[in-house]
Amino acid sequence: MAGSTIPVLAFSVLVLLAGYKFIYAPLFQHPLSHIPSAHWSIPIFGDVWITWQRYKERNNAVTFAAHRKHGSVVRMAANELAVDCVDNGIRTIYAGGWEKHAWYPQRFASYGVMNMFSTIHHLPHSQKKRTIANVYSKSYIASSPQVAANSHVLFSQRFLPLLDQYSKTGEAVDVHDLNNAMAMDFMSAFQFGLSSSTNFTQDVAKRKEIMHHYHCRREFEFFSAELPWVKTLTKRLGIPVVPDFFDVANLTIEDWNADMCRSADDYVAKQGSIASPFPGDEPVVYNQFKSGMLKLRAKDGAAGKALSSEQLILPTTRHDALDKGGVDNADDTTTAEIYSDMLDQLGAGHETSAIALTYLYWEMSQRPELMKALRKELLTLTPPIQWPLPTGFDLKDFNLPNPKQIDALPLLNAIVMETLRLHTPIPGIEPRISPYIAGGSTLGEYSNIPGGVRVSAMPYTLHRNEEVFPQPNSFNPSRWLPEHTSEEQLKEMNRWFWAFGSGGRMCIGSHLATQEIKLLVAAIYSNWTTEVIDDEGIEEIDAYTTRPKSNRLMLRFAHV
Ligand code: HEM
Repeated sequence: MAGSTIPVLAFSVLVLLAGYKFIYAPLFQHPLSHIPSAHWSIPIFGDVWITWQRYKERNNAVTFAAHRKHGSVVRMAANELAVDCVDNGIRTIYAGGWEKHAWYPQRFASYGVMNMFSTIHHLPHSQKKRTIANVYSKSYIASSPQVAANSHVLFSQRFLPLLDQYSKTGEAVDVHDLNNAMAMDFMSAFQFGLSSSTNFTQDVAKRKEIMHHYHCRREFEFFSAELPWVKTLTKRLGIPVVPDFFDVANLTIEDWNADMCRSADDYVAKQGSIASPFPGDEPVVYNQFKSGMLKLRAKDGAAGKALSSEQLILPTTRHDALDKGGVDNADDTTTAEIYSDMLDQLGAGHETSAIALTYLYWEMSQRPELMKALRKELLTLTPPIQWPLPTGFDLKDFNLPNPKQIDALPLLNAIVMETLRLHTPIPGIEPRISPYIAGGSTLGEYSNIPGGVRVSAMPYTLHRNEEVFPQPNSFNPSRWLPEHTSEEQLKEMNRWFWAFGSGGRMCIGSHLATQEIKLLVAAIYSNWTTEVIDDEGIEEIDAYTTRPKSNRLMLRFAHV
């Protein structure tokens, strides 16, 4: 009898222990168990539910629904929270300098190293950011002779003649493709100088080639960001979940960007011998970052170097001797880091602006009265942006208005703000890690949040708060105008507006993007109206960076 009791007893104890460890403790003793879960399975099954949602590209929708059901702080996985408030929310996390999650380097590193955007830790990030921040400041960009010279060439020789040609033929144009091209030309000209930059507006074959590589990676980025070990393991086992073309695309894009960096180096090397250099050829960003990094490293070889305390799997590896002078080697990653930052800024800088422009044109095209009102405002610019040039005018007589003047136009500003609110190019999660501090942190109404928790806020949810933005799903630029909205309410709207993030990791390119977007919109609606020809698939994909599902929008331009 005793012989059969002992195993039964042992089994019962095991069951009780397992029940305690796998059910009771996760349900009642986990440090996040006091926070409502987005799904019943989270306390017991941890990350399974949200990982599946992310794989199926439903993250933004399920997080939004969870906030509506449970409030401003919701548990999304075993050790992950979503936050949807300003006080005890984005101000604590982002203005408070909580460090980035490994999600960033896993997805956004390149050349086998981390760049400023994907660096996790505060110190190396801020050392790098300080080397370059001044060339992205609002005053620098608005008064930069380089930007002015390039804007002149880009608008008068590429963008406006092409749009004029489209309006004359009356053909339907894929403006999303065109926006990517124009934004890439604008961005790369600022980074590398016009002579070393892209000409995607006119060189359609090169545009298609690079954009193909750029976009074909998208559906597999989930694995790099969320489950990088699955990518590595399945590759080793010979059953890769991420196809080889993903790596080929990464390599192609890295090589293409490296060529522009080298071309900027060549320009600088021969600059002294050019009799009258064109101001637009100055590689402003590349020069500033390279010289800043070399100075930093000369003082301290470890300065600005991303520390990797975690076991990180980066999406790409170093693939050749990047620097012709041989500076880059296994110990000195400086060249790889410079190239990586250039590539990151090229990607961040063109895609986001293009998305914003696409949705702005789409919304405008459905509102003839708004196009008319905007044009009336734009005609007050001195000089107005008139294309084609009036008879008797020569290209050298073409001048764009001062960017400060364009920036001050209230209706244009309201339209851009509303587009960035409703169609935020980066609507998704911006994951950070809670700090290890005595007593834990407080988010929303919950205190004692321990260190090491993955925490994210999302523009998608913040921008849909009905109390701050009544009828949040309507495109209503008037809400940003002082004659429609009280000063107090406008202040509140600006506190919740989060298209560019906030704090030390806030977008470095926000002023460049705003100047570029406003200039393009001003140039277009001064001269043309737009009409939707085909907007099938215009709905935004549910992702970190969004875009139309169809990746296109067909419009027709008509001269006014
Ligand atoms: C409408 C256009 C843009 C939008 C909506 C946008 C949005 C954002 C957001 C939300 C972040 C924070 C992301 C996070 O922490 O996960 C960010 C960061 C960043 N953005 Fe932008 N961006 C835009 C244009 C640009 C441009 C033109 C550049 C060109 C340099 C740029 C470069 C960067 C960089 C380098 C960071 C990382 C900053 C850091 O870690 O300190 N962005 N952007």
